[in-house]
Amino acid sequence: MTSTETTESIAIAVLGGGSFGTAIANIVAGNGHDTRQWMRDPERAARCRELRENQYYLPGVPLHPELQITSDLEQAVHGCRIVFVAIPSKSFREVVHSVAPLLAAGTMLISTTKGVEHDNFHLMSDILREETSGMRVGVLSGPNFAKEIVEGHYTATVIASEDEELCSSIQKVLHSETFRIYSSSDVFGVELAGALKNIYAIVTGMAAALERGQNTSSLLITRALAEMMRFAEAVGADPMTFIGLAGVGDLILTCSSDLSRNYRVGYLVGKGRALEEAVAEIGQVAEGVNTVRLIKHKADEMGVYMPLVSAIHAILFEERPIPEVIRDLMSGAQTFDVAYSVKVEK
Ligand SMILES: NC(=O)C1=CN([C@@H]2O[C@H](COP(=O)(O)OP(=O)(O)OC[C@H]3O[C@@H](n4cnc5c(N)ncnc54)[C@H](O)[C@@H]3O)[C@@H](O)[C@H]2O)C=CC1
Ligand SMILES: O=C(CO)COP(=O)(O)O
Repeated sequence: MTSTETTESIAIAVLGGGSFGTAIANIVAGNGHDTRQWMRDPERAARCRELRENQYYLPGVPLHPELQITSDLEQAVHGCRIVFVAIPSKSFREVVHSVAPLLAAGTMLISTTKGVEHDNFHLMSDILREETSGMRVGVLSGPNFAKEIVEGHYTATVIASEDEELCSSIQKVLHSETFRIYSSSDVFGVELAGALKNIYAIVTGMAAALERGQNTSSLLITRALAEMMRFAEAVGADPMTFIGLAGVGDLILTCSSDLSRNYRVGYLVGKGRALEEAVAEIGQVAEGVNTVRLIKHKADEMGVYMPLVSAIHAILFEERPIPEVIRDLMSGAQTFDVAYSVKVEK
């Protein structure tokens, strides 16, 4: 991957040895930056260094020759001005807590994680702010399958931060002939959109397993967007962010492809597998499973009407039979089409 602009080479760390961490690290290294990818397992790190391939998470994709891979956290972040954090939400706080004392003041910390923390409804940027001090914080989110990024498919994403200079730095280090980076100042909206869309990927994956047609997909994706915007408005995010790349862009992508792990979870459950079996079979993070629980709880608490969230929650966690849940959904109150306001559909 070649950068389309000349930038000075800077030291950048990517925390996370999974598919997205590897994709980001490869792009940044390809743009000529001194890039260190940190993965916690020393054996896996050694194997990636030897083979120049992350065989488990991105098989068949050559790692950039200059990409350094280490399991030593201090070595990874030493002298870095930018640190991307690509760690699943379940372990995000633990990793940020460990790295915090190793960071220089003013380091740009960028979350790429599309999830919500267990129990307390914190998003990843909240955790970055809580676990560190004196850092600059941003989030990266958009329609971005790791596999397609590394294969060089034309892709766009969003860097969100109130810090304009941070956005511009991240645009420079990631931009390439095939990767465009848009900016936003709505951190909450961009981050919330990335977390919410995973829920609906489970729903559409399940619809695919039940051999539902394109009409059904379109129905689900469109009403999912209405639900996401309604929830956004209720919790104080800007619903307009949801019609951008990080919202409807990522929703369409993840709800339309079995490259999505969340979609595959829904597909396997739709084919009759138990949820735990489906998650284990995929073997990579499917953030939507946890996010469904948290959003259902929050929506109930706040009185936000989210019929698709309630339906998928009933199937995954309340042992309600799928046909019964679908029947309830289809016979629910028929309301306005173009409306996301809480007041209209409640
Ligand atoms: N894979 C994709 O296409 C995209 C993923 N994302 C987001 O990126 C985040 C990370 O996802 P992936 O890289 O895809 O996940 P993954 O499942 O491919 O890899 C997760 C990585 O995190 C590591 N990990 C887990 N717990 C850890 C801990 N306690 N300490 C250190 N490392 C730990 C695992 O060993 C693994 O290397 C997720 O929130 C996902 O939603 C965002 C955009 C695209
Ligand atoms: O967020 C993604 C693409 O933008 C990846 O989706 P999954 O986590 O469902 O694979």
